[in-house]
Amino acid sequence: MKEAVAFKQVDKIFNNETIALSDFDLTVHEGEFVCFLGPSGCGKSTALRMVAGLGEPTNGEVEVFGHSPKELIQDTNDIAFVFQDANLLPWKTVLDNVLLPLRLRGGSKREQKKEAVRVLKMVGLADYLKAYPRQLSGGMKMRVSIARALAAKPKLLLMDEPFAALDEITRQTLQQELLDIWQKEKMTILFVTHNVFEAVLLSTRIAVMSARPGRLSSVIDIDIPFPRPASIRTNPKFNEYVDLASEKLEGRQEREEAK
Ligand SMILES: Nc1ncnc2c1ncn2[C@@H]1O[C@H](COP(=O)(O)OP(=O)(O)OP(=O)(O)O)[C@@H](O)[C@H]1O
Repeated sequence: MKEAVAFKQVDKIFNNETIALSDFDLTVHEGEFVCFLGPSGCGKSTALRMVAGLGEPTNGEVEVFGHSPKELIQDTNDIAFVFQDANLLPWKTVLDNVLLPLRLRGGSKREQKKEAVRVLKMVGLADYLKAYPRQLSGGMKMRVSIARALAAKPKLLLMDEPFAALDEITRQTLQQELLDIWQKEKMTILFVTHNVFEAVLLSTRIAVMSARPGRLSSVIDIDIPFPRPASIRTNPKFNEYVDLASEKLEGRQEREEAK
């Protein structure tokens, strides 16, 4: 399998001397769905942002498809980012919000519209093309944000706690939709969460991170076949992985506190 993302002994120390990442080493392969799981402040967002070219490592290197992230962001549409806040332009319709990155890229307007409608259908918003963000629920806004990211046909989708602000039912629906999309579009996904259940449900591998300074405490392969319906939460194997991931999270924290 080809490498999609490589963190090579990355340290990230901010100007105020906060160590956000320390000796962070991880390779993600094409087609994987990897969750960064860890307590608040452990450096998950910092790691993800560097993959998007938002911030450079202090030491070490981050490579995406063998290139520097900044290069890829400038020259290609290979990387797309979805944040916790949907970040939609309130004065533009759903369709125009999704069209925005396509317009910036140029090409035929007809093709752009076709693509925007395709991804909006994929996230279940075919009937809301002309709606404005204020007319949408939180879950629908997040769907628009995901559609906007997908419209550029990225090879790598970066998601920073995209479902954290949603209610449990909406979160579960969007988790299933995301898994469907990932299987259809066959891209690589890096997903930040501090929710153990979410990480086990979505991941092919979980990168468990420890409290500051952000280190990779363990990597867990989730050997549960796809599709993984919501009902999988009652499966004993699913719960074994939840226990294992929780143990890795807590074990590390306890050792850290004992120091
Ligand atoms: N621009 C910055 N300048 C200084 N310190 C920063 C900056 N960005 C993040 N930090 C610090 O780096 C550490 C890691 O932050 P980061 O946002 O990556 O954590 P996180 O694991 O994503 O947290 P959360 O789950 O709460 O979002 C934190 O201590 C944070 O305060």
